[in-house]
Amino acid sequence: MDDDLVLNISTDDGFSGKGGAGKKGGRWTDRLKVKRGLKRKERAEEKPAPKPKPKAAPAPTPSAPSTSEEARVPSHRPRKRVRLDDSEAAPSAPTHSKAPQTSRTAQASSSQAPRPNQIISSLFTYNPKVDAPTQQVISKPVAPSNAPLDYSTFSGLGLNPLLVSHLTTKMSILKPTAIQRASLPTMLSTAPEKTARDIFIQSQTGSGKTLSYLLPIIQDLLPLSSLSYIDRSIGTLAVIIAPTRELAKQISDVLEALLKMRLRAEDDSTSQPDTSTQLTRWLVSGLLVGGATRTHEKARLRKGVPILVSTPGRLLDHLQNTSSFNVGKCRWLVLDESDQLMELGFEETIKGIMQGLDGRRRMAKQAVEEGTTNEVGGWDWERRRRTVLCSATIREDVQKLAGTALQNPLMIKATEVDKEGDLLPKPEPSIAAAATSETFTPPSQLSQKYVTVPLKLRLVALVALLRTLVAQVQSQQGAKIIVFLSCTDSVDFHWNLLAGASMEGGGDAEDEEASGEDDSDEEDLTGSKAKPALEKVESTCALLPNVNVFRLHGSLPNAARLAALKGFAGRKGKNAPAQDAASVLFCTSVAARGLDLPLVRAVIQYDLPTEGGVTEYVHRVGRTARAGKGGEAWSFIAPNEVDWVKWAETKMQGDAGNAKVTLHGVAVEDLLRSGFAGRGTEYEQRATDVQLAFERWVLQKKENAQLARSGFLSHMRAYATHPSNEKHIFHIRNLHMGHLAKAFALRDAPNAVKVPGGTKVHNPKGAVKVKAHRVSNKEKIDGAKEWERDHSGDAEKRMQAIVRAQGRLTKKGGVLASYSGASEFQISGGYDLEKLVGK
Ligand SMILES: Nc1ncnc2c1ncn2[C@@H]1O[C@H](COP(=O)(O)OP(=O)(O)OP(=O)(O)O)[C@@H](O)[C@H]1O
Repeated sequence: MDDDLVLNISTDDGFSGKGGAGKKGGRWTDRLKVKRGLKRKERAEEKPAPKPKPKAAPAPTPSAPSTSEEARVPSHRPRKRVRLDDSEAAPSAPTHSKAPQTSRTAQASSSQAPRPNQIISSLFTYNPKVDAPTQQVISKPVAPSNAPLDYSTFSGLGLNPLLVSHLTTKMSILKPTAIQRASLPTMLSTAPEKTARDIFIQSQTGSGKTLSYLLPIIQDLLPLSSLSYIDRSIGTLAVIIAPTRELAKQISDVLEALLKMRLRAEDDSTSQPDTSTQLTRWLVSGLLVGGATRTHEKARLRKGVPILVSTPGRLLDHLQNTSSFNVGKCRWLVLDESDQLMELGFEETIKGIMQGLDGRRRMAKQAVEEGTTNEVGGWDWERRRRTVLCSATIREDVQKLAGTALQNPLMIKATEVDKEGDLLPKPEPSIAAAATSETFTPPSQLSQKYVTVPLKLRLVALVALLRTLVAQVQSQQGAKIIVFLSCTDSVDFHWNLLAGASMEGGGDAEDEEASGEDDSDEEDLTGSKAKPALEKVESTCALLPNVNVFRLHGSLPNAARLAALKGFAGRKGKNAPAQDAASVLFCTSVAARGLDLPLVRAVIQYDLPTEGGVTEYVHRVGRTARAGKGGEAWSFIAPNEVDWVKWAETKMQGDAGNAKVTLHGVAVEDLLRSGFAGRGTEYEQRATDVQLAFERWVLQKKENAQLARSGFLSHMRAYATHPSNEKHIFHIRNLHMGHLAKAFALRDAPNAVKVPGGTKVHNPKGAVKVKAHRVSNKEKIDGAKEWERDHSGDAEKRMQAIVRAQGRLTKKGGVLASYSGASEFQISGGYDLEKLVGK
């Protein structure tokens, strides 16, 4: 049985290509030779061999047969651990206090116990040496840098009392943050010299930039309701552009929450006419993102959407093609998350939008002047449209956008007026001057940690960290953890793996309905029902009791992406065992910017960003520690990536005068011990058992193996895209493919896997030759479709181009060469997952 598990890799797993040794069937025969040699040795000695110590590498066995496999193992590497008897091989039942020991488990244990002499690999041997972290975690209380200020009030900044009251009573927002305090006086002012200025708002993540522009827009539009002719047919008066659908939706949600404000003071006597009905009828918001049908969007635009939130492409589309889009009187244009807008290549689109808005304005004005419109007069056509650009950074490309989009801009930074009572006019910093002094740092109260994890241990270390964090946050209702991974395939693999692990016997999770389907009652812009999501996004994991696990990436259908966010952000999911359960989100960098997900207590960068360097790191960690709250950021680094820590610290610190930014090291052993518990080194056995359960899951079904392989390969491609100035830290050459395979619960690095659609990844050096999986025509078609769907994005194309361009790593035609010491990763079958899980 175990041999089946060990040896059946070739039967249907799709690995193909030539063995690394270059000999036909090398690894199968090698393994047999090793077994036979050991049996001979046993017979000769007629006594059991000494029990190997778990951590120490066994001394080379003189009588061990010399095989081609051995020849491939570098001489400095210790030999593989050999299992010699059942009692030793069978991992003891975890003594974790919560771990259930069922009869099924016991059966599974006995049936899956390894046979004598079976070669196994240990997670805890053959790992590169990792120096103990020098930095001790010292939790010194630090004053939060993005918190509301005690010494300021919204009223004092000139905010309308109705808005102040709504913020206080309905949104629990009592005091302004530093950036709100800096921006509101200028943006709320109706003085012509102020309204004529465009604005550049820059401040840390989670500092409240959204309210900094939404509040002035609402306050500016509110008085229009006193004009008798105003209703929503006036058209769109404010446009807010966000780079992604998720962000646009989030801004739209905040806007809707604000527009629910009472429009009459509570103590107002009832003798007044009820203006609230009037105002709510016309001052509404709308969301334009791809996904909903254009016809519905057009109908809604025709009705009138006074404040519109949109993604750039869709907005330009309507500006060019929807004649009923009445946007000629637009007074506000906001470009939120400008750095991401530029990164995603929206510069030309934004130029097109600005030209489109100008064109519509000219036409509308002309129509009024010529009397060819039904609109009544009285509109202040002299007032120019004001553009607000928001960004957490002032990088060069953002400055470029500011140069194109803003006229005579006023630069507003949180740090300019962060002292008590200091609201006096200050010399205005220019954008360029602000850029030179800028360092993009995470909020000061954020605790930043890193752990150096040998590749083989990555998966179990992740589980251990999640278990630790979940245990910590479970006392806080609805606490959340975000895990960033390098690519879509890796997200899918990890999410499915953890979901699969919740089934008895390590099988797949039951096919419960996707939480995305719950989204069917969600209204799109048109008010029609959203279509059911095509993909599941929510699950549970037996290794993480009482936790909902979500996934999010750009290849999911729109409804599924929104459902994932909605579920993760706090809506009670179908699978939720309890209200306000903790949640974990596996995602790509799509969730790095701007997303404001309440109660995110920790961000784990399981894969550090391949794009955007430290800036992206800061954006990602900025999903926690928002608006003065606490949070933890964890980074996983491989032993060959240790230089990243100093590099990142230096970049974040910027000028020598800035406060020191420190990442605190945590030993991987401590992490595993805390996640798997037990006495002494018992955590090693538990971690191994978890790893075995994951590997069984991969072997269990062709689809699982495919997920693991795709995850591995896409991760490799993503890793290869680290820019050249990071290659001294992140170079694919330094990755041990066989060890990395373990992190995808694979027993070997995928070997010469052909990906439908073109890209082919060559056999890792030294990899085992396995029987090629014959791909049926149907599989080819399905695979090609899937590939097209998942990899049609620019990033993927760029990855492929980069991989091709890397001469060192390529053979012919864009083939990625990789390396493996795969032969040491054959492990015995394991035990029922239930036994491993602490409940
Ligand atoms: N004055 C305030 N007091 C308390 N909470 C606030 C205040 N202003 C904003 N918040 C809250 O802070 C969180 C972060 O706000 P917001 O998303 O606007 O930050 P941001 O600066 O845009 O961050 P990012 O750069 O990451 O996009 C939100 O949950 C918001 O409700």
